[in-house]
Amino acid sequence: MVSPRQKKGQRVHKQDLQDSLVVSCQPVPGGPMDTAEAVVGFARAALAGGARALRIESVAYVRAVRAAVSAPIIGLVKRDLSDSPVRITPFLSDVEGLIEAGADIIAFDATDRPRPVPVAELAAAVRAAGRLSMADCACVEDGRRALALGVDFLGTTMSGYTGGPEPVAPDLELIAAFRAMTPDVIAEGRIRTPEQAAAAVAAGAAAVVVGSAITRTEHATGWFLEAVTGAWRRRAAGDQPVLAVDLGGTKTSLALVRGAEIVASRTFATERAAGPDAWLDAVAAEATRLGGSYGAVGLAVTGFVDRGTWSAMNPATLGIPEAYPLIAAAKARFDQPVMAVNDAQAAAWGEFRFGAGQAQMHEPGSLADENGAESGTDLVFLTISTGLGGGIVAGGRLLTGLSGHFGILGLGSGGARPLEDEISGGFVAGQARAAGHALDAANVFAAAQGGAGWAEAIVQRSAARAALLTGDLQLALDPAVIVIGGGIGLATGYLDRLAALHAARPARQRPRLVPARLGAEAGLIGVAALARDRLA
Ligand SMILES: CC(=O)N[C@H](C=O)[C@@H](O)[C@H](O)[C@H](O)COP(=O)(O)O
Repeated sequence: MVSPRQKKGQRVHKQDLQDSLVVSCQPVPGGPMDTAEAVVGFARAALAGGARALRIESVAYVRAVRAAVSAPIIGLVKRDLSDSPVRITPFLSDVEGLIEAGADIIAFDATDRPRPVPVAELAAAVRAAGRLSMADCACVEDGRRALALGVDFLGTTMSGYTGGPEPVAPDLELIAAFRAMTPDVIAEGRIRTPEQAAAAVAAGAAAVVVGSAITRTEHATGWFLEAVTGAWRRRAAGDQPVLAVDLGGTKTSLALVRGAEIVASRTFATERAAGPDAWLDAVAAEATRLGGSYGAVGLAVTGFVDRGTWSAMNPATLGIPEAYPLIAAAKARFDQPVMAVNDAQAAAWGEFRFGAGQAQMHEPGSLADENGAESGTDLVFLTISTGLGGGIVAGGRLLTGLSGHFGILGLGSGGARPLEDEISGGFVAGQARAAGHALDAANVFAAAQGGAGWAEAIVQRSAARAALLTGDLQLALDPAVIVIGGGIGLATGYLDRLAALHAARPARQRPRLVPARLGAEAGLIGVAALARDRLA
C-alpha cells in the first residue's frame, strides 16, 4: 500500500512529530514476535491506537512497514560490533539502506565512544538524502555536539545504556536539559507507563517514544510477573503471624499477632540493670517458650529508634546505651526480618490501623467523615501514663524518629522541666507526695473523684497541661482525631476534663479527642502491622 503522502512525494517535517506518541516496534530478537508480519501488525495496531509515528529496526522491517503504512517512520539498524560499543546505525551503508527502504527519519547513536563512522558523517549523509536525523544521545554533551552538527532531533535513547547499572525510570532530567537547548526533543527509553509518558511531556519532550511496554511482550509480562510475585510473597507473609515485642522500662511483652489478633502472649519484668543484650536474650528465650512460627519480628521499644539503632530518650525510663545496634542484635537472635520503632509510635499505628482511628473513620457522620476522606489519614496518639509519649500518623504514614516524643517538649517557662513532668502519672503522684499524701496516681484520681480538694487540684493541673498540648497539636497538625490512651488519659473523667477545658475555644479549633481502643496491646498490634507491611 502506497500512502497518499508518498504518492505526492511529501517529506516528513519536524513539525509532524510535534506532540506525538511514537511506538517503537522492536520485538525481542529471536523471539516469537521477531517476524516482519508481527512487526507490521504491531505498527498498524499502534497507529490504530493513536500513535502518530513508528520506530522500526532493520532495513527489512522498515521496508515491510513502509509498504503497509503511511505514517512517519524512524528507522534504525542495530549491530553488535566487535570493535565498538556503538550499536544503533553505525555505518553509512545502514543509513543508505534505511533511506532506500522508506524511513523518513534516521536514528543513529550519537554518543562519544569509539565508532566506525563519525557522527558528523552519518548526519551529513542523512541531510544529503533530504531526510531528518535523530541523534540517540546518552548525556547533555552528546546533545550539544549533535546539535552543532545540525541534527534535527535529540533523543534520550542512550541514557543509562553506556555503562553502569541500568536505571529503571526514564531520564526526565536529560529531557529537560535537551529542551533548554532545542524544542526538537524526543523522549525515549524506559517509558513504561502512561504517567511516565506524561511526565516526559511535562519535562519538555516534543515526541514520546514507547517501546518495550507496548511491543516487547516478554519484557512487559516479566514486569507484571515480578509485581505479582512480590505481592504473592507479601500475602503469604501477611498470613503468617508476626512476633511482636513491646519492651518498656518496667515490663516486656511479646506476642504472636495475626492482623489485629493476639494469638499468644507472654509478659515478664524488664531486668532494668541487665542491658540491651540481656533484654534481647530474654525476649528470645520467652519467644521459644511461646512456641509457634512467625514470619517477621517487630520491636516496639521505649526510647529513640533511628536507622536501626536504639538510644535512651529519658535514661530514667530505661538505661539504653547510645546508638545500640538494635536491628542487627535482634537479627542475630531471630532468624527473621526485624523492624523496630518507638513504642508509642507503634501504638499510634495500632490505633490508626485497628483502633480508635478506624472507628472514627467508619462511624457514619463522624467528624472525620465531615472533614472529608483525606482528614481520616491524619491521627495523633497520646499516651498519658507514668510518662508521656505519642505518635503521629500524617497522610496515612507513621512519622518516626523524634516525632511524637511529646513528653520532652519544653514548657514555655524556660523549658527547665519537660512537659512529661507536668502531666504524667509521675507528676500526679509526686504532687500528692508533696501535699503529704503517699498515693499513686490511680489513688489520687480516686481521691479527686471522691471530692478531695487537694487531689482535684492536682488532677486539674495535669488536665490543664494536657489540654494545652492537645490544643496546640490540633493547630499544628489538624488531625482527624487525637487518640488519648494510658492509665491517666483513660482514667475516669480525664477526657471530660480536657473537653471542658477546650469548650472555651471556638468550635473549629477544638481538638477531636477520642479514647484509645486497643489498651496496652496497641503497641504490639501496631508494630506487628508495621513489620508485616514493611518487611513482607
Ligand atoms: C538502548 C537501545 O538500544 N534502545 C533501543 C533503541 O531503539 C531499543 O531497544 C528500545 O526499545 C527503544 O529505545 C525504546 O525504549 P523502551 O523499550 O525502553 O521503551
